[in-house]
Amino acid sequence: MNVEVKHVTFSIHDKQLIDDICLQVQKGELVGLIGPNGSGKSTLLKNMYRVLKPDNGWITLDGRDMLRMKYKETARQMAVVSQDAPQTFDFSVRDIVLMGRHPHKKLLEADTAVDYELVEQALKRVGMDTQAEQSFATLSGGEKQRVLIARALAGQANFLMLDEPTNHLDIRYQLQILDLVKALQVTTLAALHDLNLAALYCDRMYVLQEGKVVASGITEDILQPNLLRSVFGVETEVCIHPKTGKPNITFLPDSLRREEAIHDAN
Ligand SMILES: Nc1ncnc2c1ncn2[C@@H]1O[C@H](COP(=O)(O)OP(=O)(O)OP(=O)(O)O)[C@@H](O)[C@H]1O
Repeated sequence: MNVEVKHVTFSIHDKQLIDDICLQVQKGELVGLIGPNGSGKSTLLKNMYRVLKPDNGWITLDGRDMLRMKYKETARQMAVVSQDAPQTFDFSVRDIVLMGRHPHKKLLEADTAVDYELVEQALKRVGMDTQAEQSFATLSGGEKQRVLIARALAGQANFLMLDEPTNHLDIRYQLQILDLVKALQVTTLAALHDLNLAALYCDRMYVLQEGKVVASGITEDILQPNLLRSVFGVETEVCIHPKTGKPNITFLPDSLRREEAIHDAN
């Protein structure tokens, strides 16, 4: 699925949170959305998954105006994994993943063997099949995140939106989930804070600052010390890692730079 955001703006109480944003995610791409806290990443994604409604602009899915589509149709086309796990009553892990099948069903239509098979496959892929009967509410933050990814997989969406999908995950699952998403080759837009992880997995990136896109391009061009200094206010050294072939960022703390300055002065 090709996804396009054209000149989207959004404000709350006269505060412009999203300002004339244009972006594209081509079929099969994994595109990163990076930017400091409060730069508008979640707000943009919420406009895209229809929790918020843009003041202006268009969002198209394969050229069709998403805002004119029925909610159920957009729910079939796209899945969202957001940073906040939903508050649920006492649903099992399997029930939560089965909910990913709901947009494909008519009112009161029973779940089928195909639905259950897709759910089992999705649970296996995120390593949660052995906890399928456990209450979702009792899971750890990382386990909840993996179940929500499984729900998105079971829904067979053509477009995935991930808002900090690896929040709460230990490093093994951070890598595993992004490996999994990458292997799916589903069109994906992911807000990511960990720039080294983003570097490993994203084909392209958009950089947000104060609600605007301030840079976009392939990962190697974006993750440069000058841009990281101006957007995040940090000093870095960036090299291309010999094994991954991707940018690898070393962050240089202020204390180190002060020590270096003292050393140079002496
Ligand atoms: N309902 C709201 N009312 C007022 N301001 C809001 C509201 N929702 C978000 N904001 C503000 O909009 C700005 C963008 O927030 P948003 O959550 O989109 O940023 P973000 O880039 O996702 O940040 P983070 O990296 O911290 O998750 C922030 O300054 C936030 O305080």
